[in-house]
Amino acid sequence: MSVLEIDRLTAGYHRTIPTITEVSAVLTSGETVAVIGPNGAGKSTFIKAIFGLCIQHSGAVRLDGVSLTGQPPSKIVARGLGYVPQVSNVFAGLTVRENLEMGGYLQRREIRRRIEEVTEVFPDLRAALGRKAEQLSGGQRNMLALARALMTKPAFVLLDEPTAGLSPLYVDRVWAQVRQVAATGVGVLIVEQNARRALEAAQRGLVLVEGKVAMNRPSTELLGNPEVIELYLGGEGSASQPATTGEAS
Ligand SMILES: Nc1ncnc2c1ncn2[C@@H]1O[C@H](COP(=O)(O)OP(=O)(O)OP(=O)(O)O)[C@@H](O)[C@H]1O
Repeated sequence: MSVLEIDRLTAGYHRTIPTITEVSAVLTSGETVAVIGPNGAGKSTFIKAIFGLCIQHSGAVRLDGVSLTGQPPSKIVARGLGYVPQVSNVFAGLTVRENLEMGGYLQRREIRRRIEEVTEVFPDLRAALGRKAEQLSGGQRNMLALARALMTKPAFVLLDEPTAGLSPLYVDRVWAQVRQVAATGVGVLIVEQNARRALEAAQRGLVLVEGKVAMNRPSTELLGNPEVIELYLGGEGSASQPATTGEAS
């Protein structure tokens, strides 16, 4: 079993002004943690900071006790962490197979077998291996981005709004695949606008407000918490509505 530990991480885009402050979280293999909160709370920044894609002011990220802090993304991937950004997450001009090969560059000899394994979870992609990524639908492209991150057999994946901008049908399918990925033992840290949906899929929820952890509790507790319902779940009795609206960053 693997453990990803984010320990009082303070980070942002300026050397002196942090966007997230002392954010901590722990994930274990097969566990899904949802990061929710209002627009601009720092959810995407949190994920980028874990992966070393913005300025880390203080704190640490450890995978099985080994520090990832300050490591380049290639080393972080090699250690077992995958990251799926919200936009520009596939090579549009390359085929599905080529995209997957790019994701698996660490294990050349195993590439063919790994593509077989990964596309078992993504039948759409298996059927489209020879097509260019730009010919895929938005949902299929997000699936490809997730599949590519899985090529290196990561212990954990960080997903930044994988369902943003998708039609309801694809939202359902992407969620089903996130659950399937978690069922294979991968730990998932997921940022989502639709807080109810995210908490329903996760075991824990982290509520970020103004760059700080407002709550870190089991999802079932958050789903029943009147304050969370009021502020982030669209009020009592509502269906799965996004907690917030507006353009995602
Ligand atoms: N590349 C960047 N450079 C400078 N500031 C940024 C950058 N990206 C985001 N920010 C700022 O950091 C703050 C947090 O943004 P972030 O995207 O992490 O929030 P979020 O919770 O993911 O929001 P949303 O739900 O709208 O995606 C915002 O004030 C945003 O304007």
